[in-house]
Amino acid sequence: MSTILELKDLAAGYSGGRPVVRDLNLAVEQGEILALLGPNGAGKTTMLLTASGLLPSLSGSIEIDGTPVKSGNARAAVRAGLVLVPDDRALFTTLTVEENLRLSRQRKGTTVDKVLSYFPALKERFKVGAGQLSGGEQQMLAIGRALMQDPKVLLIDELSMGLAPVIVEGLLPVLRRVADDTGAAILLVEQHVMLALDLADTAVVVAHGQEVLRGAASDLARSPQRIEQAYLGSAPPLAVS
Ligand SMILES: Nc1ncnc2c1ncn2[C@@H]1O[C@H](COP(=O)(O)OP(=O)(O)OP(=O)(O)O)[C@@H](O)[C@H]1O
Repeated sequence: MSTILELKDLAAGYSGGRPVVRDLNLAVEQGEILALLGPNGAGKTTMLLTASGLLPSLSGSIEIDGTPVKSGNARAAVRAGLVLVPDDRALFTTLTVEENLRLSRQRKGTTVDKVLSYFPALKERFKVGAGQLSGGEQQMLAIGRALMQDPKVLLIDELSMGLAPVIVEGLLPVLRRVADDTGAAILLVEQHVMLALDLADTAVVVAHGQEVLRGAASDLARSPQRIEQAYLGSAPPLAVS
């Protein structure tokens, strides 16, 4: 397995303010799903924006599939194979499902049919405007649009935002199929901790912009009290293996 996304000593924040992410080191392998967890305001979205070049880093480095990517250069990140699904899903709400999918750049082989095989529910909604879809269908479409770009790295911010847990439970296994089929490295920010741990290979908890806990997701799922402590910022910054 090779490392597809590597963040080294990353510090990030907003102009004029103090860093909101500090000393962050993350490596995500081909086909790996890493859950990035942490309380509100911990810096998870800031980290995704920085990794995807939408926000310049304050220091540290970003590598995508071995290629160093200049901080703050979203085009370079996309060229290197990184695709972000933002928490607002960024759909063209006046266009149909089909148009949303076809408008997404297609570089090597992901076809609309392949996307529909991951999300068969979109077949029946193919000619419907994205703005008329349910929240779950919109999330399927947002992920589908990302897949049309053949991502090497897929960053997903708050997949479950506004969705009932039962819908989230249906969506998460698709990410495992995508990681297995395509080898994409997936970095998932998710508030449903146990659902995320159930899916992910590895999990990292951040609090106050710094890593406070890291381990195999299956191990952390058996230690909910450690997760709880980490959310409160009181866990020692030790790896759990
Ligand atoms: N555009 C911005 N300008 C200045 N500060 C910001 C901006 N966006 C976020 N922040 C601050 O950065 C910190 C981290 O926010 P961030 O959204 O990255 O956290 P998060 O872990 O994703 O939280 P949530 O789960 O609530 O989305 C917070 O203190 C927040 O107020």
